Amino acid sequence: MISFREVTKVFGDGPDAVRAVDSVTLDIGRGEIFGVIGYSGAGKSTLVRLVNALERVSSGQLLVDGQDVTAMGEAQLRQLRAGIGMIFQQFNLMNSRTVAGNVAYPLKVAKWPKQKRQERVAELLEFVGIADKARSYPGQLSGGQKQRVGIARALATSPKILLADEATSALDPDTTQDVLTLLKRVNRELGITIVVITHEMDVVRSIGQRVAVMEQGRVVEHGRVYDVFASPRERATRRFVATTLKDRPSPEALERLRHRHPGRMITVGIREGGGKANDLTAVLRAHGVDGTIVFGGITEIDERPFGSLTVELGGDGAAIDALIADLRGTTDVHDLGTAADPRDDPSAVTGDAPPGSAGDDPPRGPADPYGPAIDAIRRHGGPR
Ligand SMILES: Nc1ncnc2c1ncn2[C@@H]1O[C@H](COP(=O)(O)OP(=O)(O)OP(=O)(O)O)[C@@H](O)[C@H]1O
Repeated sequence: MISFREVTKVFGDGPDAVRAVDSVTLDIGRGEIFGVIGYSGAGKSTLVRLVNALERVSSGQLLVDGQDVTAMGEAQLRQLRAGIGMIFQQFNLMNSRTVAGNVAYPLKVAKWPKQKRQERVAELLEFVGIADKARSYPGQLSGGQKQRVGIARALATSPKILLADEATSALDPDTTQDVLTLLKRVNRELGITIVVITHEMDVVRSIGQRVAVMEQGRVVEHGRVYDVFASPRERATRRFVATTLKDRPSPEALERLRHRHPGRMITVGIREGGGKANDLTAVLRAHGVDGTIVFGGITEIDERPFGSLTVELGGDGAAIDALIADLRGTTDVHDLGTAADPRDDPSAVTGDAPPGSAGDDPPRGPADPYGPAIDAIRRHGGPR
């Protein structure tokens, strides 16, 4: 449905030029929900604004529904935009119009006759679950209700694509889930391709089928959400994953755990098809090793199990080694050592990354493997 081919967008020129989108090549399939995640300034908004030509591509090629946007004139662009709905973080509703008036507005612009307009508005408000608010004004609505109006308005002219730019960032967690559930219905029941921009991995986890991670204008990693969670390649991605799952102890939490649990600790990944790890009790029993779960979390991503458990092991050293070797045959296992002989989890991350810091950090030494990340967070204060 959307195809970026080496797309670059530069703002300004000379030494002040900003490459907001830098050589992006990406395909977004028809009928999918695609997440674009990145910290503030990564270029996410610019990337989606290229899709409905609110910004024009500087170089490269952009195809939307098979049509070359880069070659379109004004008349064609107007037609393109009519087929693409957009919702925003701040809802962008007209406060002087009622809910019905807001939803009817794009239909009025498209010169629909009054009777048809009223029917369509009633149908849309019913679909988004706020039929009873038709005569209310935006000022009388909660954030979640306002975003439902935004969604109804975006759907009014039956677009093929819906662009959601931080659409849940101003909402509390429960309302966020309600709006994401509604977006899933929009996708499933109306077959609309949805591009969700966010700086929250939780949003991607809840909604996305595929995700692209952006950093400094570039797509640094993309793939199925489950795969990106299961084996994030880039440091920025690992940080995003860590912020949502919180299943692995941070270095500080690990320090506290070691005081409470001085024995050998391991962190075991729980994955779909993770074999023995998914029946940890049986493996422990088979090796004659005791296990106490001291940290962890298992959730579902894309309806598949995902997470990890940190376990303190007790028993014979050789039996413990054999158990670890056995588990390593089917999943990833991090040996955290004991309180007396500690080993760090090389893939653990602390907190969130500032924009542009991934990859810039010096190699992590054994003494303070998380130092650079912590310094960077202190310097920049993490995401907005
Ligand atoms: N109209 C513009 N003129 C000049 N620079 C711009 C313009 N729009 C965006 N930029 C710059 O392009 C870069 C990417 O911005 P963009 O808004 O796309 O990032 P983002 O990932 O969406 O961040 P945020 O979530 O904060 O909006 C930033 O450095 C920004 O300052």
